[in-house]
Amino acid sequence: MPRQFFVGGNFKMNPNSVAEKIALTTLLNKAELDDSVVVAPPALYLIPLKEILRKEIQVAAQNCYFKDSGAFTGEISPAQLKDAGIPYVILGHSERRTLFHETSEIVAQKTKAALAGSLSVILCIGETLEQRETDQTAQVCAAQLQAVVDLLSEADWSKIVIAYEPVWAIGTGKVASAAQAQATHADIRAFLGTAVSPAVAQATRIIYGGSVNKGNCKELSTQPDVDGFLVGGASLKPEFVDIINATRK
Ligand SMILES: O=C(CO)COP(=O)(O)O
Repeated sequence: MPRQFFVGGNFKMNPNSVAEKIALTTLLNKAELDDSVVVAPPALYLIPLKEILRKEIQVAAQNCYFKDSGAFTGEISPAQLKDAGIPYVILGHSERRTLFHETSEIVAQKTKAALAGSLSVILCIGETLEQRETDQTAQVCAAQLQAVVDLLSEADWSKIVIAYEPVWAIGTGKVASAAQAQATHADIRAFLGTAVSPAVAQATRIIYGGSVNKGNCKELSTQPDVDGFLVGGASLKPEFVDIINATRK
């Protein structure tokens, strides 16, 4: 079965005002969209955004904890997201890994807890510039995934979308070339084939993130192992609609 193209908008700690949020929502509600679309606003805006977005567009939290309740100041649990009707969560984003010291083991625990709480997970992985320059990309991605593989069953993978986001391409304007993205996505798929199963490797969507914009999305989308995008900066602009429709002829 062909994998359905998937586009996520990671708003990060934006927008800064209700007016901007309404402008973005209006744009998405009016747009003609071809693909699965998920937007991830800051936690504060998840419920109001979900209420005003049309139902074809789903919302995602940008993080969650791995416990369902308790004394964890500042955290949100998978059970709370589920209760609030939030279907997706982004986990393992490089900003969480570097700025908030999340190890691959923590990301794996969060992934397991989110799936146990019936959420779908957009699982981010990716290498730094130094790791790419020393030819460690495939190895780094495999190690980040292995921590998750160790905690999950084969069936769990049906609720995971993998976002390959090279750290050097995030917010830098330096997008991976179509060939670089394709080669790494193919390596990630091969890893899943060996570490989980050929069926999971075939079915799992692997999306690309890092400086995706209106100008580069079409070429990236033609690569056989690029199944969509996770978009940061450009998801806050009208061009997000062009990126969502990248596969349109
Ligand atoms: O981090 C990203 C999406 O999660 C990518 O961000 P940019 O699209 O701003 O590079």
